[in-house]
Amino acid sequence: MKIVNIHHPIDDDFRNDAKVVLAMGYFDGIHLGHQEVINRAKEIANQKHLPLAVLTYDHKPAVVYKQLSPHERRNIIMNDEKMKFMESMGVDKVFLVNYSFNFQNQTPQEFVDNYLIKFNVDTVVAGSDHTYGAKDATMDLLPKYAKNRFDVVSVDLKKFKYEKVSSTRIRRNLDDGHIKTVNELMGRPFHTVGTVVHGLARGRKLGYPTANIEHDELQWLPAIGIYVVNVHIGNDIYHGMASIGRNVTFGNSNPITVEINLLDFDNNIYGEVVGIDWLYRIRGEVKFEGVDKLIEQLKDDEDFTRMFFKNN
Ligand SMILES: Cc1cc2nc3c(=O)[nH]c(=O)nc-3n(C[C@H](O)[C@H](O)[C@H](O)COP(=O)(O)O)c2cc1C
Ligand SMILES: Nc1ncnc2c1ncn2[C@@H]1O[C@H](COP(=O)(O)OP(=O)(O)O)[C@@H](O)[C@H]1O
Repeated sequence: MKIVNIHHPIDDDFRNDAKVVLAMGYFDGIHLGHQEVINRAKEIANQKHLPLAVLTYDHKPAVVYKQLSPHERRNIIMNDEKMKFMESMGVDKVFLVNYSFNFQNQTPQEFVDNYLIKFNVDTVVAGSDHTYGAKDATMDLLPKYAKNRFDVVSVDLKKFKYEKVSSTRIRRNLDDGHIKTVNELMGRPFHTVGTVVHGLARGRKLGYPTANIEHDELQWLPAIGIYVVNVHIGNDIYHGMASIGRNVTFGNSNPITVEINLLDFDNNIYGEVVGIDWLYRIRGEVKFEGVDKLIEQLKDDEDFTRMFFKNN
């Protein structure tokens, strides 16, 4: 899969050689709704024997039109993972546009003429609520700007349990700790990537060493609590139990950390970049009266985690 980075204004002589079927969207999460759009584009590309391309953006469009809090700026999926997933879906080329004020400020006709035409689109596919630049630039109006130069396919919004599948709904469920619903909306386990760093070396003494995972500050994480996880290290997958929390048993003002005890594992993994599949939320974080009570609870969490993997 080829990634073409584009900064507005796009070069006058930019021209994609081959005709393409193009799916467009920011696709935060590549959830079931996004997958439907990309898969529809893939089907059309296969029928027409054309490559599949995606137009997406380097950050949230909202960055341009309002001040976002650090919390709001975070993503369900980071760009590297988004690219990997798109490649696995059969995308041949990604046009990755820097979403800036001047890009957004184009008229819809300018967007079509400057971008879609230069991408050499045969067909453009997007969700029916997609807008390109201006808010009133809706999919209904795209054929008008296309002027018969390409086909437009608007994909109906995917629903799950009577409500639209959306990135907003996934963020809300992450914040509420409803990881099962998140995973249903994603069509796969919620996944994050981070580096194993040093903690306070307390885990070992508890009998439960924990790999402390440092995440990109722009990665949206599940709510504080204790989770069953799979951890990808290189090509191997390990079962584990994770804590997202402030280690409240050891003080009230600790920063939020992500710590994972891997079952049946004994190796030094500092510096490894690991992938985490968040599978199930066991409970919230508890402030215990003493270390012994915490250790008892960790034993229960371990039993639960082993049972989970036995049954799933
Ligand atoms: C499965 C699991 C559950 C945990 N539950 C709690 C908890 O309920 N309350 C708490 O204060 N700390 C909890 N912890 C965090 C431990 O306090 C933490 O792992 C320990 O302090 C080690 O910290 P360190 O990695 O900085 O050495 C949990 C950790 C794990 C792995
Ligand atoms: N079963 C295990 N689960 C997680 N980490 C383990 C395990 N066995 C060994 N380790 C290693 O021990 C480290 C965690 O030990 P810990 O005492 O919690 O120290 P710290 O909190 O300072 O990282 C991990 O980063 C990893 O390198």
